[in-house]
Amino acid sequence: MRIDVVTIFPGYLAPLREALLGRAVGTGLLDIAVHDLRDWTHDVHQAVDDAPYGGGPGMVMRPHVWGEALDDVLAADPRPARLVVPTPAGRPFTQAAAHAYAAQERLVFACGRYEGIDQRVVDHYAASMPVDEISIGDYVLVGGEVAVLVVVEAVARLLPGVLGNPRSAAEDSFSDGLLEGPAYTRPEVWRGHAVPEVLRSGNHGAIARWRRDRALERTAERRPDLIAALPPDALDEADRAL
Ligand SMILES: COC(=O)COc1cccc(COC(=O)c2cn[nH]c2)c1
Repeated sequence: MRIDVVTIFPGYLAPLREALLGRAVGTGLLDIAVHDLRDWTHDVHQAVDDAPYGGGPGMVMRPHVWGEALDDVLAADPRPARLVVPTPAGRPFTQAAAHAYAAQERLVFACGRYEGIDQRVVDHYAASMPVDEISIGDYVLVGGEVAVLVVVEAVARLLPGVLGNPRSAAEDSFSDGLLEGPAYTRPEVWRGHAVPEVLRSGNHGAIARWRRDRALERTAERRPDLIAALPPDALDEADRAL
């Protein structure tokens, strides 16, 4: 998979070169190219923003700089791409979306700043390619860069060969629609807190049941919306008895 990121703060994307993702890049599983939007400005001030039509606070990112940048970035590789624009006004980014993105050949991320990118940029490219305005949560960041780090990590860990143990991606939270329950490791007792007995019983049926019960309890407590969203056949008799 190839990932391109266009930003006025390329340094913000340095973490993509670290650890797990750094290895994925090194082993060729992932190509990541970060581009400085200001490279496509022509004025001495390298201006990328201007005052909003209609007035109001803040500045809006100018369409012509983005257009020149995205034209060049898209032309640099023939693979079909999705344009992804993190924004507080976007559709929620979910684990399902992460799986969908992991199947893509190429993702191009546009990092907005200020009050955002002139809407005509999104409208222009949406006429010729898939464009997703996505939100990573109901809060406002200063720019899209941190959201790109979140999305790229969520996607890259799903790519075959990126994670040491492929089972963990298959069994992580949301894979069965529920939150993951509690996890424990040695020692058996830590500061007077003992590991639940069943986990040391060796009874794999009882352990699976216990883990499912904890996941259901936690999901019902913290995310009743996920319980409501479960398909009707998702809960078996034992689940309902909980
Ligand atoms: C068309 O899209 C745009 O113009 C995007 O512009 C902006 C402006 C300010 C901040 C951001 C970054 O995204 C978030 O804050 C965000 C994403 N998820 N939750 C919060 C993006």
